[in-house]
Amino acid sequence: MNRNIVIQANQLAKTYNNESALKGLSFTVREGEIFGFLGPSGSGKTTTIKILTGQLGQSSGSAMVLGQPVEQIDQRIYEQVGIVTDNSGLYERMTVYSNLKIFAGILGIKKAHIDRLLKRVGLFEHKDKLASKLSKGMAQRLVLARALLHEPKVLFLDEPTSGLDPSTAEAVHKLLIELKEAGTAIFLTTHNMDEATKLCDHVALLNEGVIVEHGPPKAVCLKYHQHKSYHILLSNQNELTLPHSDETTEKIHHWLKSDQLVAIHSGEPTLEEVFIELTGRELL
Ligand SMILES: Nc1ncnc2c1ncn2[C@@H]1O[C@H](COP(=O)(O)OP(=O)(O)OP(=O)(O)O)[C@@H](O)[C@H]1O
Repeated sequence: MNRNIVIQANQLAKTYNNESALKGLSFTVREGEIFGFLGPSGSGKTTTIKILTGQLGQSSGSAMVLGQPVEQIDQRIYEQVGIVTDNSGLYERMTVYSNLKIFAGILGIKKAHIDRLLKRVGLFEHKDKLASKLSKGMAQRLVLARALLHEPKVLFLDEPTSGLDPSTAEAVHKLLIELKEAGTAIFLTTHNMDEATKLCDHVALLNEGVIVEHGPPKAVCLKYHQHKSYHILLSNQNELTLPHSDETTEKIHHWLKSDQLVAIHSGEPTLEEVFIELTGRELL
């Protein structure tokens, strides 16, 4: 079944004062998909999100969100889109609950929904805390809850787990997977390749305003798996990396028969390694 396309970019380009920040990006994102937009600092991720959310005009090319050209994004589209960026915009002197209530009022959302959402992001027991007293992870989850109040069809997340401890990041991942399964399309930027490999259905690797590779994370890694090899752990604790060859196949067969093989996995590169191979740069 082909799901509906909710974001489409076609040769999208942006120039700031004669400097080219985006050089003709084309991609599509479908409902129920987590799309990872991966690139180092300055590669153009925020610029792309700003264009797709109608905050910045492109220099050339076109893009549509929920069928509407980005130049014409209006209230009807905003009501179906959630945006989480660094700029949290929480009301520091209000409680967690009031921060959501004020938006629920604006959006015409029932208050019972706030409680449900607070439970979902693990903030219900902190609902009376002032926003200024929240930890970074809690504040991040509150911003996410606010973006989810109106149950958006498309969610833009700029580095949603940067600076979070592993268990909070894990909780955010779980929530994102639930949203995706309910049909939300998630456009996610991250530096974190492990996160992308784990979460994303599709990734686009961005370098200096150009998409240098794209596809499902596993397929991208396998494409660069030129020197096929196997990582092997034997019962005598020996760890080996062997090339794909008839000799290796024979050895594996022997270890299997003599019950010496503890673990074996193929040594395809990680997304991080693919990115370095393509660009000569790390994703920091
Ligand atoms: N308002 C602006 N005026 C001029 N140049 C800009 C402006 N905003 C961004 N740029 C430039 O455009 C390029 C892409 O920036 P952008 O913020 O989109 O990158 P990014 O991938 O989001 O980086 P980061 O991960 O650090 O947020 C950079 O070279 C940046 O200096």
